[in-house]
Amino acid sequence: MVLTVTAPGKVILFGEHAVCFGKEAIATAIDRKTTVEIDCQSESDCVCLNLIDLVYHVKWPLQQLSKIKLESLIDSVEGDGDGDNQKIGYYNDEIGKLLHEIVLTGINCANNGDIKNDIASKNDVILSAIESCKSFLFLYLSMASSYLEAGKLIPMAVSLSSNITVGSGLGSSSAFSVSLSGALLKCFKGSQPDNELINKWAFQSERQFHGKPSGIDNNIAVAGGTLMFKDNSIFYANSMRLTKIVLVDTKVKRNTKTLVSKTISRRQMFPETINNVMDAIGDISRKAWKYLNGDDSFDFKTMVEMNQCLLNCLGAGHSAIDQVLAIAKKHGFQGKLTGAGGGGTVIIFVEDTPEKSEEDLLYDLNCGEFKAQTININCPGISFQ
Ligand SMILES: Nc1ncnc2c1ncn2[C@@H]1O[C@H](COP(=O)(O)OP(=O)(O)O)[C@@H](O)[C@H]1O
Ligand SMILES: C[C@@](O)(CCOP(=O)(O)O)CC(=O)O
Repeated sequence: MVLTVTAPGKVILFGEHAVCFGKEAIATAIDRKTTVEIDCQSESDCVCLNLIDLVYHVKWPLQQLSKIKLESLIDSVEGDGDGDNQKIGYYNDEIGKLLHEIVLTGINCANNGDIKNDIASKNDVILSAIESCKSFLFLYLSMASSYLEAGKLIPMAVSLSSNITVGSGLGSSSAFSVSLSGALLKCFKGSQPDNELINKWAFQSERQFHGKPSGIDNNIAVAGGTLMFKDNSIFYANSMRLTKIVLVDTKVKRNTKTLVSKTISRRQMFPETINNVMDAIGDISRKAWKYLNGDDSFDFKTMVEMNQCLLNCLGAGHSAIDQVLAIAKKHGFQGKLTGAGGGGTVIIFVEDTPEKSEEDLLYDLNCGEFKAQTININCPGISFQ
């Protein structure tokens, strides 16, 4: 029997980066998703992971994995929201180093080769796949320790694919972490896990990818819809006045962890200045939240423009983002970067505008090196099939 679980990507409408420092941010789920399929009745003596988008297929013999002292992966014990006390894996740098060693015990299924050689190639896509393998093994091994009898592991074949552009600010890592956490929990527990439990595990996997995630990305991928997030408090929209958005892929690759570290070092250099910028972003998010819920007191386009300027102050801008925004402005539209910035994706707000202007905008953007498309937002969260 194959178990299928999907989780959506997201766009952050307001408040990225500032949300890592306890300010408000607003995120909405998009109609792009990651799909995980697990065959947990697999007869093999391995755990196989097929990362279809990264063309990376790897397997780990259970005999190798069973040598690992699994207790070392579990650092904290928490209630799981189902009432009974279950252990939650807790990611830290030490575990990161151990996971790196465990990944190396795998075999590349394409050439029966050694993972060490793959890492030595320094190919960006392969290095990305290795990070994904680390999150996968973290979830698989710590869940085995938490839910199975001591020393027991189960064979499985896991495949993962997505129509979210990887590494472009659309939350591909959180869709990965949430869909995989949901699917693995169902395999290990034998019943559908609740959203709170999925969220806790997915957040730990996000820590493997990002170091210091705010938690907004995994929350929106689990819950779907549109939400405002601040310091782990979540507010859901009563009504959401936006239904669609234009996504523009600048084709500039960036890495969330690097961009978040850049903001942190700017804050260390200019603490008062950057704290004021963060406060200002939080204030815009609160006002934009009112707008999205039907209050017309504040001009939406001005809030979008101000948020973008403040993100530039944090160092999250890029010349490709500026080019996209200039094209949007020429057509009378306002937009901003979304996610960590530094390239990645730009969002342009096109609600309630004539269809012809939106078509002209898309045409102009798609003529050059960018890729633009209109997508639906406020979409459903994790889904078990
Ligand atoms: N479909 C996928 N298959 C394999 N790994 C993925 C996939 N989607 C995301 N990832 C992992 O997440 C990383 C991207 O995370 P990040 O830099 O935060 O970008 P994003 O803004 O898209 O979340 C990738 O480098 C990869 O390790
Ligand atoms: C910059 C940040 O606010 C959003 C990052 O989003 P993404 O990984 O670029 O999709 C970081 C975070 O919230 O953890």
